[in-house]
Amino acid sequence: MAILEVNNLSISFGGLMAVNDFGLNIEEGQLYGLIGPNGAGKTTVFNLLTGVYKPDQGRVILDGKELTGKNTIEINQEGIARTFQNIRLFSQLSVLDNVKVGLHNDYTYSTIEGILRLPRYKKTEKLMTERAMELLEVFGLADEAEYLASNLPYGKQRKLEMARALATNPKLLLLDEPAAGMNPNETAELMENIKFVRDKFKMTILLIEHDMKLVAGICEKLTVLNFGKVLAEGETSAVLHDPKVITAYLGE
Ligand SMILES: Nc1ncnc2c1ncn2[C@@H]1O[C@H](COP(=O)(O)OP(=O)(O)OP(=O)(O)O)[C@@H](O)[C@H]1O
Repeated sequence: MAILEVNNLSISFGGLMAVNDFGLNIEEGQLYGLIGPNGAGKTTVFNLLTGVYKPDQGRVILDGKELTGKNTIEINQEGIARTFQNIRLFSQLSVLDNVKVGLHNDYTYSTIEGILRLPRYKKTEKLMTERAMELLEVFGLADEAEYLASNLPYGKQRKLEMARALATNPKLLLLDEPAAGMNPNETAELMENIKFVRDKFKMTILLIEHDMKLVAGICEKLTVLNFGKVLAEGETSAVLHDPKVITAYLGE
């Protein structure tokens, strides 16, 4: 069964059909790429999947549950987490606290328990710190746990954003251009991290990426968007050799 099922999704801004009759099926545990020329509508698809925009038409179903019309917080609680094209961390919080913020879907205590530092607060905070440190370990960030997020180098900020998204315990992780601004070494390491996350957490991952080496290296299936519409979809190598796709990119 597909963990994510998207049907007939459309939205227009003024006269522009930014996403037009978009469909997508992703199987559990798949590493799936959404690619296409600049302005094709990729980030808009992410904004529709996460409730930033409400679609003019179409449906989004996650793990059999209808998400259409829900807001961003509800959708995160239902199991979709994302990272952004422009990194959005809590820059004045520590690396550790950035991940702990993400853990609040699963770990709770009341305001009173927090203010009075009651036992449940202390126990929950301890569990959250342990869980956050495990996630930081995965991304090689444990030694920088106490740093301010804004003091991390760019490549590590991107990894921290992924760790925070994972902390919300999603069923589906959306990564918007995870390799943007990275050098080839950082990109190679990121590819390993993404594969590791998929394998260790049995995570389903949908990523937008312009770096074709990354796409060809880790994505099992692709959907290509062009002018808001699906131009091609299927196994990665077949899609990348599709003359329609090559033409769309050359025409950029
Ligand atoms: N809020 C908005 N209001 C008006 N137009 C928008 C809005 N959001 C996106 N668009 C337009 O929709 C189209 C698709 O944009 P989108 O950012 O989804 O493309 P993209 O494929 O992610 O591009 P890139 O690869 O350059 O990030 C563009 O023409 C963009 O200008």
